[in-house]
Amino acid sequence: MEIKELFRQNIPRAILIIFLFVLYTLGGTVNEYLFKYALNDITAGNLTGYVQWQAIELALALLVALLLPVATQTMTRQVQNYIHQIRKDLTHHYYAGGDEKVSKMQNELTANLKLLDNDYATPWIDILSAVLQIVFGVALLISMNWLLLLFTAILAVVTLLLPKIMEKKTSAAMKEVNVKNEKLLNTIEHWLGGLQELRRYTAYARLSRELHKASHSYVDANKQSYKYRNISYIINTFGNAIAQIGMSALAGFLFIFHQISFGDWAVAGSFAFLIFSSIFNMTSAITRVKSTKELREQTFLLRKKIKDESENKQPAYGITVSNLSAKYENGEQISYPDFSIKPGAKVLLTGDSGTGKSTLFKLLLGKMKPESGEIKFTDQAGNLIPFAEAKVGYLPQDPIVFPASISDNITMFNEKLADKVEAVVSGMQLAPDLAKMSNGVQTVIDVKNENISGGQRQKVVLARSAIHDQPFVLMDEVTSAIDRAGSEKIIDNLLHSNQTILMIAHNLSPEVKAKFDQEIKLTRTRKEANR
Ligand SMILES: Nc1ncnc2c1ncn2[C@@H]1O[C@H](COP(=O)(O)OP(=O)(O)OP(=O)(O)O)[C@@H](O)[C@H]1O
Repeated sequence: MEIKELFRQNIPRAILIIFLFVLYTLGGTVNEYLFKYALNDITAGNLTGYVQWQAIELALALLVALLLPVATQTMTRQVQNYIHQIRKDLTHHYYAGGDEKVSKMQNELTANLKLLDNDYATPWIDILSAVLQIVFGVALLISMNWLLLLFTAILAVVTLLLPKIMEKKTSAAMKEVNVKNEKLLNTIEHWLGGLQELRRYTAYARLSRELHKASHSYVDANKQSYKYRNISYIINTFGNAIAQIGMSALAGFLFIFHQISFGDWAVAGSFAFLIFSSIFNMTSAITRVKSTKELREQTFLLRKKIKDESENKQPAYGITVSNLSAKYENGEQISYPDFSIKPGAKVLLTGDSGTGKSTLFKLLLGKMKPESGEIKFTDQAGNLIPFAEAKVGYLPQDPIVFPASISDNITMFNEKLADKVEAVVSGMQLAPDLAKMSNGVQTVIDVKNENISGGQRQKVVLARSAIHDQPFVLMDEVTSAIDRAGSEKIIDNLLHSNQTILMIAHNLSPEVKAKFDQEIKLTRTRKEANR
């Protein structure tokens, strides 16, 4: 988030905001100044002049009062547009696979953006108003007496330097709040994700302890941050009060020695108040802006990483795996047999529980780094496809569906694919299920109340994969919740697709197994590739 970008978001509107704030501040300052004439008139016994000045001041005050909400509203629109843009970029970043942690994403899209709004974008308005107020105030002071201005300048330097005392500490404390918030969200994600299971085993005490621990350190970090902010506030207020009193005393001295009029003395005092409270507001706003430096840099980096993941269809890939092994942190090591799969081949991955089938998927998807060996994806002509660029599809045993129509869940909101829905629905044996639903393929999936069965979900996700025709797809027990006859028809259909498929499946009949081009069988002691 940068001020230039905030300005560029909508340039005419940004100019209008500045213009409105200039008018608002100018109106307020002039109003303050005009009071000098009213006072001089009343002390000279000129009642008509006094009333006239007061009427002008009233009109000006009303105008100024109208300007502020309009200016603030316009600024809010500008900031919200900008925040929306950042949110879009960040969502795209996470969507493109920059990071998959839900808690990190939640923190980035909620708490961090709120911080940027409150402590970066909004304080710029305080800075703008304060600068304008100082400029106008100084211009009017100089018209009264140059000593007033000199004194203001000296005190201004002092009050500007005061916030530096606490700057580093406030910034570090703010960063800590952010870290602790992410940890808290992380804990919530890990523990509440398994809420059903915790309920089942009445493990409330443990859940409560973990959440309490995480929220406690978040609260502590917040307390620390507020403590530094408050100390900073006290130092600034103290400096500000001394400056205002000093300024009033100087104006009194100049009045006694007939250097300025009574009216000047009275308004000099309120100008002193105006200028120093503006300096105070400006310095606190700058402290807030500066405290977001690291957060802004981090957000900037995330937004920069966005890759353009525009879909361009590719023909099926082949793969060659050699000397591959994986190792988990607990020391568990799995070695794989060397194997190659030709583009378009349909391959069965089998092996007892724990032999490393899911781990192999993690390696192929790039979710886990190999301990040794190579994975090479190749195109139809045998040319290497860089691992990071290979589009590997994955269908987990537990299908992921969205609260949208079955049709949208299949096309994944790509309207261009709508005319192919019928074909994949029939290929994946979903047509009889849809016939029983009153809205058919337009039935909206109720993710929470599960208005479609586990098997129907699997069929939806299979239809989704078929319609998108990915070049290389990993399938993990994708028909486990579908009856045998349905499963066999689906597998038959998959075997006729253009994709390269590597499928984990148990309990297939020898006839179905024989239809696959190849079988890779993993064993606990010796892992060998067949055919
Ligand atoms: N996150 C992990 N940390 C440590 N060890 C793991 C982890 N995940 C899997 N393992 C171990 O790696 C080995 C292979 O596990 P993997 O899940 O890949 O097997 P699998 O063949 O897919 O089993 P299943 O058919 O039961 O799903 C197992 O011994 C397992 O205990």
